[in-house]
Amino acid sequence: MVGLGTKVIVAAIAATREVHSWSSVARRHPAMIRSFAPLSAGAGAGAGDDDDDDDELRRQLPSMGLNELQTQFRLAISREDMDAAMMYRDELAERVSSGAYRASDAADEDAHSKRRRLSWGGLGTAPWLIERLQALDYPLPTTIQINAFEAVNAILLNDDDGGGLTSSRGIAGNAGDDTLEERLRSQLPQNMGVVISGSTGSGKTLAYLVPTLSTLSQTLFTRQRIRIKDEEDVDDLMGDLIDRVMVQTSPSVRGQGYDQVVGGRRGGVASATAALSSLGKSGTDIKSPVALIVVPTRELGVQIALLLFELVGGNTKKTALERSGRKNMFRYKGPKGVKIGCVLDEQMSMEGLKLQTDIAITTPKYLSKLIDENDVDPSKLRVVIFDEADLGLEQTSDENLKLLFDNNEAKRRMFSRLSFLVGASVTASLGNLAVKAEILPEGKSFIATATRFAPIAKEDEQQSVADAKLPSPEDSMATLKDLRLCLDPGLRHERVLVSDNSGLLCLARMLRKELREYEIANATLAANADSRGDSDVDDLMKQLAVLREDTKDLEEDFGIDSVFDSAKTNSINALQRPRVVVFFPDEDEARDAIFLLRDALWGEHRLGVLLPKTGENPLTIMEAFKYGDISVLLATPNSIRGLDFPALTHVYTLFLPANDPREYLHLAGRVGRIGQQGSVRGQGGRVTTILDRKEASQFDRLAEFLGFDFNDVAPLQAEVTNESNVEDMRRYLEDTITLLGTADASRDEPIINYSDELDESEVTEEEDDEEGDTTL
Ligand SMILES: Nc1ncnc2c1ncn2[C@@H]1O[C@H](COP(=O)(O)OP(=O)(O)OP(=O)(O)O)[C@@H](O)[C@H]1O
Repeated sequence: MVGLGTKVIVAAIAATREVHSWSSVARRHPAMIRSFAPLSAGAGAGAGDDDDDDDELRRQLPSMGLNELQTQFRLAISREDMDAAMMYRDELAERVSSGAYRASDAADEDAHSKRRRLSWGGLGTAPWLIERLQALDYPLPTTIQINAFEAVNAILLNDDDGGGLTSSRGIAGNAGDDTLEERLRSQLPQNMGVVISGSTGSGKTLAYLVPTLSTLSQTLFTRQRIRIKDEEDVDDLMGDLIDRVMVQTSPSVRGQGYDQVVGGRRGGVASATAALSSLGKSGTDIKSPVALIVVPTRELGVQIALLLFELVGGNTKKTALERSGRKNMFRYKGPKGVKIGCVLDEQMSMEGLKLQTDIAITTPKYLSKLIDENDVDPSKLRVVIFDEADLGLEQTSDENLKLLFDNNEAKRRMFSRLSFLVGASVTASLGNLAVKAEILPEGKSFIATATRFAPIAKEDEQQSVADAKLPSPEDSMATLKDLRLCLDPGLRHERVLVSDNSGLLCLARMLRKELREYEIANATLAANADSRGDSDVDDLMKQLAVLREDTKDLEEDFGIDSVFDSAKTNSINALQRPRVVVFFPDEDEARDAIFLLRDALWGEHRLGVLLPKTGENPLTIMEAFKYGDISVLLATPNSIRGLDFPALTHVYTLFLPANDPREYLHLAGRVGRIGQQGSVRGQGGRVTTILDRKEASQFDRLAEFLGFDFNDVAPLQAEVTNESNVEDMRRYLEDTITLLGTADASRDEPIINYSDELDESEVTEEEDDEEGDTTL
């Protein structure tokens, strides 16, 4: 165990993306290095075992999707496994940003500026937000977050000298110490657009929220300062989570506002005048929101509101313990009293947006009402985001889009407007938007994916770019035709063909087997731990304490304390109980299955339903599932777009999503997400489709269209044998009687519409085959 400390520090440095090399740390901390022996092979394992593990991992790496790689990288850091962390890092470095846009003089870009772009700070994130992200355990940006931020930076560094984006001065690293907002201030008012296109679960939400908050940072401080005059007694009230978001406030502004306004920059004092940026030319008008997020469903809106709420200092944790430490609101240095307003259902719509909302979240359905009633003034919006943009834009009328985006003489905006169109299934159809010139203006728009970012070619250049069969790693331009349906290649797809409506029975057996396997594995793990004793853990904790003391200055230099914290809190070796979502074609079928499945699972899995019209409020169910009170969730695909369930291990579907292949992509995309530990290493998240035999060919077609491989898995046979006891027999008979033939036999075979718009050239597994030289 002596080598563990060394592992910790090296892994921590890996996390800071080689800000300093290992040898330079050794030079600076000779005493510390001496106090730890070289890396050991780990408890109870010989060096040979380690080598085998490494070889096995090396073999698996190429088959892993980007999401899984990033999850495993973070896990390796937190379990102090330096060797694995380095391997994941190198593999990521090969894949990320390989085709990144390079400004014309970027050849001179030095190694230092290349590295800068790989941390929140180097990208230009507002300093208070960097601290907050670390406190919330997002210490490093994911690849799509890097590229989205880079895209915004590249637009802001555009000279606008007629030479277009390719003549810009460089990427973030060349921009000196300017904050994003300062760069914006130095520009004339302009429209800018970024399309963020990446697989489900790749971190697209923060990919737009972080640049948005960084861009609006000083504006939010200014609004806070003005608000202090008519102080509102708002606080970080505990109580019902959802209610709190609707009450829409981050911590109280009382007594802290002015300090926050003038202390807006790390290492310096931003002047009060500076706070009135061109982007933040809100004057004294703090009535209208400055940012608007449009989402297709209420549930997604709430999820985003909760994340935003945390980013601006709010707490969504239930117990005082969870709320303590770095997440504590008193350690939060960002703008206080930021108001997030949601209008996501009839009730909220009747109440309208609360006065002085800063950031509004709504669905297309309530957009025109918000604008008509002056709750949202489009001319005051500096940032507009469409999350799940393909669906959101389909649901928004041209008229409303025009209201939102038109920048005509009468109401010309005095400040820059940044628009984000985000999703795993945004496609070239964006080109048909009536307001494309405002959302994605020529020469000021980028596409950002998990592996690259590039300016969108101007209309007259599009054909030649397309003819050149781009993208390739060297690309400097992109077109909307490059947009793909992004299915994460790390997912493991399975098909189970059943007959005679035995789908539910098959599902119950698979769920029970999964639970049994988990229990056996867990018992084995516990037995092994017992035989070893827990001295390993004690040792680790002692060494971490010593190491932490020794490396205080490193922490300050590199901001690595989050790595230590997660090392302490993450019990990586604990096995995770299976947690699954089961998809049904519609609410009726899901409702019919509730009681049957509940009985069939013998009370061993707790069941919940996320159905708009059935049972408890979907928001309450979502919360219960997130906190692990429920382990099987029944849902329909239309309610699930964009929802993020931590620790999900498996998705089942009892039908083929009819009409639209995008539905399968989103349904499958609930697993294999960054941060989910449920996937088996090298095999990604698991998606099992249980289908009637006669639908087999439909599935073949879908797999071909979306470009994924799958395994056929035989349905499980009865779990009873001659040796089974009477109780098992009884259960078997009960199952067979109750679960057989319950599905709707009259259900039509699905007819999937592979429309022209979604032709096969638009489908891709994440562009993870590109090469590059970026160090992560
Ligand atoms: N920088 C980060 N570090 C660690 N985890 C992250 C980071 N960014 C995002 N995540 C985690 O990754 C998961 C997926 O993020 P998110 O929900 O934003 O994905 P998405 O790309 O929007 O997916 P979808 O297309 O399904 O909406 C979340 O659980 C989130 O907490």
